[in-house]
Amino acid sequence: QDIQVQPTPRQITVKGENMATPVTFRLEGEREANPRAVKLLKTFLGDRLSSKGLPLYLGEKGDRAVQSRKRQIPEQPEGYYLEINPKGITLAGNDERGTYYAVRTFMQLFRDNHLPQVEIRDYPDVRFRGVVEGFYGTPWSHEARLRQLRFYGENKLNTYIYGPKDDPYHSSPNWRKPYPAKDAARIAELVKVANENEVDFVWAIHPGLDIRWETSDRDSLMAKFEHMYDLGVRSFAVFFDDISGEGAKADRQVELLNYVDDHFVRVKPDVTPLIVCPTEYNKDWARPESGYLATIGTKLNPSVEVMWTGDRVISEITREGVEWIREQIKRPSYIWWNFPVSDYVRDHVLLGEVYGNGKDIAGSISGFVANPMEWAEASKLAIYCVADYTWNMQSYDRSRSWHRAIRAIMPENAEAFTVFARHNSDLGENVHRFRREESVEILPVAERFMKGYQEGRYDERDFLALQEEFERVAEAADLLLVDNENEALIEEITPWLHQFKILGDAGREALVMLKAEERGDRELFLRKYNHVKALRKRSYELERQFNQNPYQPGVKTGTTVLQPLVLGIFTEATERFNRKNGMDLPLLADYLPCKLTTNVPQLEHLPLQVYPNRVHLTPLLEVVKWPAGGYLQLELDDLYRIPGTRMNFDVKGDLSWGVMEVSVDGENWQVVTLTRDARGRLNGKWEDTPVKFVRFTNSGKDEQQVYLREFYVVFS
Ligand SMILES: C=CCNC1=N[C@@H]2[C@@H](O)[C@H](O)[C@@H](CO)O[C@@H]2S1
Repeated sequence: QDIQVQPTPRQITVKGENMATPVTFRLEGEREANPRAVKLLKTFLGDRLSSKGLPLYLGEKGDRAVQSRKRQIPEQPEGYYLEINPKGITLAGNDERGTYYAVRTFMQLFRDNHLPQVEIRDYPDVRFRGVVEGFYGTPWSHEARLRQLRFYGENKLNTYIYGPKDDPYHSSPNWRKPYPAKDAARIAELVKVANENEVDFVWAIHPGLDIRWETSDRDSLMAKFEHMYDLGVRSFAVFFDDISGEGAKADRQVELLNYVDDHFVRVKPDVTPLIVCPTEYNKDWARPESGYLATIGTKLNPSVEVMWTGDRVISEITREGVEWIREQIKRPSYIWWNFPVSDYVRDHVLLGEVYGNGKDIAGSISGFVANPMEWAEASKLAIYCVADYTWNMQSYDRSRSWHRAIRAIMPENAEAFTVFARHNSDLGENVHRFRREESVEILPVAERFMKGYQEGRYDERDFLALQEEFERVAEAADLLLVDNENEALIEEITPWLHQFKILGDAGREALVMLKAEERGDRELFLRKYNHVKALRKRSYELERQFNQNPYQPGVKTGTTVLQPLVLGIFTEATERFNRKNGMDLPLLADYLPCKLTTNVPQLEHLPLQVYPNRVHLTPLLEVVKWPAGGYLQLELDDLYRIPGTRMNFDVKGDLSWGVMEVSVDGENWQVVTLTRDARGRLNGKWEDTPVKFVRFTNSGKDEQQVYLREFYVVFS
């Protein structure tokens, strides 16, 4: 029979027919077994526990209760052996966590009226598995974190790294200070719940923005770690990512890390290995001539774990890639996988399948933690799949895992959530050029239909299939908006659900427009034309109302297939109607194109936020290395005055290397006077003859390392 356990166990042997579930169980071994496993099991069995009944042997290798099965227990860390048969049940761990996992598996196999007769030998591929809360944006709430930790316990994830960039006590300015009492109490509670769920709560510090390489700051960091230790934290990390200047020096970082390792981590009896997030944390940024990774590899204590995001900031993890970095850092890397994090595409939610990572990488990595979205509940979809993948790579099946994740997270509305997730999985154009599949099933139908429609002959079955899909979209949105099985999740995605409903309605109405135009039914066409325009307007209003962050404000859904399909049908039908009726109904306004050209590598694919009278460069989270002579140029679609332009590079020092110029023809340039305001931002304007080009150049002779916090141009 199809026995489903999450994550997929390494080896399951069915030993016979299902057996009736005993009314009571006699628990053997509770005094020696892992107390968290005992507690979990006793809570689960409740009044089915008694001094009589089927014996249930619980314990770790070496405990008396499971002595007879000693040889069956896998010797890998966190491995376990599970046996269910009419004579008794054995839940035996190679270590305490293994026993806990045996109980978790038993709980999934348990049915009120029957138990499978099975033997399971199981252990994880990857040593450290879990999540790093390491994104930019609103940190997760305390309640969201507690729910996460329980979710990790259910899915055999053993690591949660606390490192929200926007927590001022994790990063600057207060990394040197202890948490205020209320926050400290919350951290202590997280540690307690993490322990109950056999999750290592790793507290990370991000000192690099303003650290000084003196003993005073080293002592501050040690004191902060002691403060966290007193709150119960037993796992620690130091993040040196996304910094420049003094803090980025490898030998200084290594000196500090080795000191912390020698005088804190290794002197405490119960602290797990130190984890570091290096400044050069992906291959794209690694510069052999800097010797950064070589310094890490040769000088950093071998027991320190080194994190790595892969060949690029956002990338799929390949065997070749992890073997390359292993050579550089002289140890397996601890993968920080940047998915489903969306802090660089904040108007999207990423609910698609987890795929693209090698199944042959386990031998070269020590850990694999996913960096999630600021939407904690919505991130569970990908986290569930990462749990399945990191536990047993060889048997990982991206689609099976994803469908099981949906049923685990939204059991009552799994179908509706599947429809929603199918069409909310790609990122759209983004600075990292990382894309995901979206609307996979309907894509071929949509492409074939649009081609047929434009050529004057489409297949009615395709028309009906699209109509059905848009109906499902509209239904799914409404079902999920009133769903109460996971209210925290619905609250997170409500803006996207409203957008999704509009998309479903607009799709159905555009198809009615198409038929009305074909039949020459002017009255119906005009009605539906106006309805779609109204829906489009509602969609823009939603964009302005929700999720107003300074990076990618707004609410995008179905951007890769369904939105373009609706626009395509609307445009084609309206153009035909206009031609046949000598009318000039306007098409859906699409914002004026504005072209960006640059020779600064990190800005090459920077998407623009274009509004009726402003164009914003998408701010970047990482440090931008702006070479001497590096320029960024905006070409507008017409001649405009520039009533205002603003740049914020978050640079305290000298900015005289930066020059802004405007031009009518892209050949002759005039300099724009820039003034620096109290917050260090550069402001300028151009009220003279209207211009078509604006450019900003590093006219100095050195490379500049800046943050692109804000860069916009207002034109009129
Ligand atoms: C191994 C270290 C990775 N450190 C990182 N810091 C940044 C993270 O805080 C972002 O969430 C992520 C996505 O925008 O990009 C890099 S990845």
